[in-house]
Amino acid sequence: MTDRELVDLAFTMLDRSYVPYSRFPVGAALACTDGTVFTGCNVENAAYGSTLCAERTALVKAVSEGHRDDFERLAVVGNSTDYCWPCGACRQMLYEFSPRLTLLVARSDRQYVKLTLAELLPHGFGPRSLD
Ligand SMILES: O=c1ccn([C@H]2C[C@H](O)[C@@H](CO)O2)c(=O)[nH]1
Ligand SMILES: [Zn+2]
Repeated sequence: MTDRELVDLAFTMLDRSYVPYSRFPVGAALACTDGTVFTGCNVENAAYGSTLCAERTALVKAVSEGHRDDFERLAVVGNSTDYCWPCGACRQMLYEFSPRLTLLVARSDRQYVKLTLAELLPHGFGPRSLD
């Protein structure tokens, strides 16, 4: 799947977002090196802090299906004019499994920027930090 296709797939997930509180849908699509793709959307909760972001939805789907060290690219998209930058919690959880992950971060006009997780989370705290 091309970068463009991964971003467009993430856009299809905006319709699945459950966002009665923020009205801010986010979509994600995580590609593994074997070509498997896991999608995600944000799922909010009346207890606001229990909300799950789109990126973490995709990540947890992948890990729970046996993927772990093979994440290649993650598309994150939103309906806003600014790029839909992953929040700190998502950056941290992605870093656990994939410090060298490539991200495709899009805005509502479907333009996207391509960058690495290391750029978004320099000097991250990960499993090796516990050695
Ligand atoms: O990295 C992020 C940041 C925010 N959101 C969601 C959470 C919430 O439902 C809405 C507004 O914060 O956007 C994500 O899905 N991913
Ligand atoms: Zn997040």
